[in-house]
Amino acid sequence: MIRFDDVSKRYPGGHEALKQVSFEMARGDMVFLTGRSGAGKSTLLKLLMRSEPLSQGQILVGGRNINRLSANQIPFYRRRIGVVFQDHQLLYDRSVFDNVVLPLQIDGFERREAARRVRAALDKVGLLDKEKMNPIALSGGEQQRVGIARAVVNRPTILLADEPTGNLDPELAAEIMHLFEQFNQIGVSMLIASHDLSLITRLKHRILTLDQGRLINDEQHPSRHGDAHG
Ligand SMILES: Nc1ncnc2c1ncn2[C@@H]1O[C@H](COP(=O)(O)OP(=O)(O)OP(=O)(O)O)[C@@H](O)[C@H]1O
Repeated sequence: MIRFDDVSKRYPGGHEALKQVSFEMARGDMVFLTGRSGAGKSTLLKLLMRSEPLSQGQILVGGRNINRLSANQIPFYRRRIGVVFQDHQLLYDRSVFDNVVLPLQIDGFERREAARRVRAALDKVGLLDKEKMNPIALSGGEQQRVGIARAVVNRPTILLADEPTGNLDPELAAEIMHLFEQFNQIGVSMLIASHDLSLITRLKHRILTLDQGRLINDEQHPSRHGDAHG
């Protein structure tokens, strides 16, 4: 489903944020990406979203080399990918419903079908009763769940998350990860960047570890007490 072949990324200015990274994820996999600040986690996700070009190597998604997508194919490609950010990037001048419906409006969905899908997404994240509220009135964990509903509302096959629990206390962080596991169970492929090792090692999914741009460890099923840095 996702394959990185010897992928390197050098930013303008010369910093090499990723160095010859290779790995493969099957459809329906749930994988964590970890490493210290600056290790290259966000860069890897940005390359996968095609919001940054790579410098060397290739990335295949569903068998297609995403660097060969033409400018007008990129929006279609991005529709298959939902993205969750640490700071949720919600709009505070509109309701929860209006935040979540946004991707569907951009896709030109008919209003009734869009509303049906928004409510299904809000139901999955447990916020059906908050659709009329302004997100500013919600707790941090609830705001993050609005961000997740928005990321899944157009039913992506791949969900990427960049430090999705960075601002949350441990209990809320675990709840968000559990929610991701539920999306994974219905077939969504998940790649989640997180530096919260104590949380992700407990969850027993595959863990990729980056260190200064290199993939230094790929652990399939870390043990409960395992050291993901190997
Ligand atoms: N647009 C950019 N231009 C130049 N250098 C960049 C750019 N974006 C990231 N970098 C550099 O690339 C390296 C990897 O950054 P990246 O954001 O991918 O790391 P990260 O593992 O996600 O870190 P964090 O956990 O702090 O978000 C860092 O040294 C960073 O300064």
